[in-house]
Amino acid sequence: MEGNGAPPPPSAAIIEHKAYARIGLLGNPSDVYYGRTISLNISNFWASVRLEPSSDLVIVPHPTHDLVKFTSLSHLTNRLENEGYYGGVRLLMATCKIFTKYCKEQGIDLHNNNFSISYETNIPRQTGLSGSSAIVCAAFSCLLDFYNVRDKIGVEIRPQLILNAEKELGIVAGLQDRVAQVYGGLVYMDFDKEKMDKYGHGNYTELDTSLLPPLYLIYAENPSDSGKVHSTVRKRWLDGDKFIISSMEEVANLALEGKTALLEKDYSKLATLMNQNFDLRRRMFGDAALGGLNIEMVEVGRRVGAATKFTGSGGAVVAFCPDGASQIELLEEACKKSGFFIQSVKVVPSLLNEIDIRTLSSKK
Ligand SMILES: Nc1ncnc2c1ncn2[C@@H]1O[C@H](COP(=O)(O)OP(=O)(O)O)[C@@H](O)[C@H]1O
Ligand SMILES: O=C(O)[C@H]1O[C@H](OP(=O)(O)O)[C@H](O)[C@@H](O)[C@@H]1O
Ligand SMILES: [Mg+2]
Repeated sequence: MEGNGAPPPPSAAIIEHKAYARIGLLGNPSDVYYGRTISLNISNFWASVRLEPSSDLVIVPHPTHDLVKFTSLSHLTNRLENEGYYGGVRLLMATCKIFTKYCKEQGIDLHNNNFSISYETNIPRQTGLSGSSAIVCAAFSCLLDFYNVRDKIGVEIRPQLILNAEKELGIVAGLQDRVAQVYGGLVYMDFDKEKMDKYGHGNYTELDTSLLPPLYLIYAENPSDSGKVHSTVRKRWLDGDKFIISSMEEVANLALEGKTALLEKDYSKLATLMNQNFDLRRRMFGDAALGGLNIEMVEVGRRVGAATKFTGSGGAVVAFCPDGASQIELLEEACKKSGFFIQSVKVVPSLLNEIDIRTLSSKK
């Protein structure tokens, strides 16, 4: 096992990986409940992780995201109130632990050299753009290359391991973020329980990104803890709450219908499905859990006729303007007036390299 494992990489070079923000286009949050989603990876924002060989194993705190030095008590208190207690250090630590544990279980040898690992991110913090899993995903990629085991840990299982790192920290989250970030591009995901139990992963189908119409991202600086947002609904689902269970199934079906709509380029159908997706979320979670500002971001778009829904658990909204240029202009103006940021979505192409592709179960 460790100690007499594979040799370190010959160059012992610095390794750097990026993972991009993701948008849940349809079906989220049913990924947390054996449902289905369509998600895309976007290059508007990303996290990057850097791994450097070193004598000790060092998890480097980020100078601003893991702040421990303050100008005053009120600075400290404001910071905690706005951004919570945690930064990325715990994510890096959990990633290392989950990676090591999995390799041990699978009999994958790891060499004994140490490293320093640090991160950077420009993903607006805790805005439902998967900032947390981007850090984990990029760190995981660095570990795959540092230990030279990319060919031994299949692409399909990686999202689950990345999720396990957050589960380890008690963060309630689902697989859609991690699948989008591992695969890149646009992915249709089916988290059918039977398959999940049998194979340890869902069924992931890459879709042509050119099927997407122009999309817009609306967001605000308003961090919310996705784990907290999810916990009540999760508990109700586990307790067998019929309303939550059937609504979640309806949400999952939106992704199934959305796949056909995209393949047929039926964008008015896509708009209807996006709106239904948010309306179902609102009924399940309730306005208090979703937050007034988040709901207003959805409403701003709807007032100009755009289809709108959350990209994740709250903080950012994906918008589609079925009427084109004039409507986009109205949307931009309305966002500006309300103090929301708006950007046009840039889709990341597929991120799988040749080694990754060879690990897919369909290629074996
Ligand atoms: N930008 C960030 N910088 C540092 N740590 C972060 C950042 N975003 C999230 N985290 C860490 O991940 C945890 C979960 O964040 P989460 O609410 O899932 O955010 P997101 O919606 O961006 O994924 C946070 O409590 C924090 O520990
Ligand atoms: O509620 C959602 O749509 C998503 O919430 C989490 O993502 P986040 O970016 O942290 O808001 C969760 O990890 C996803 O699986 C959910 O679909
Ligand atoms: Mg998250």
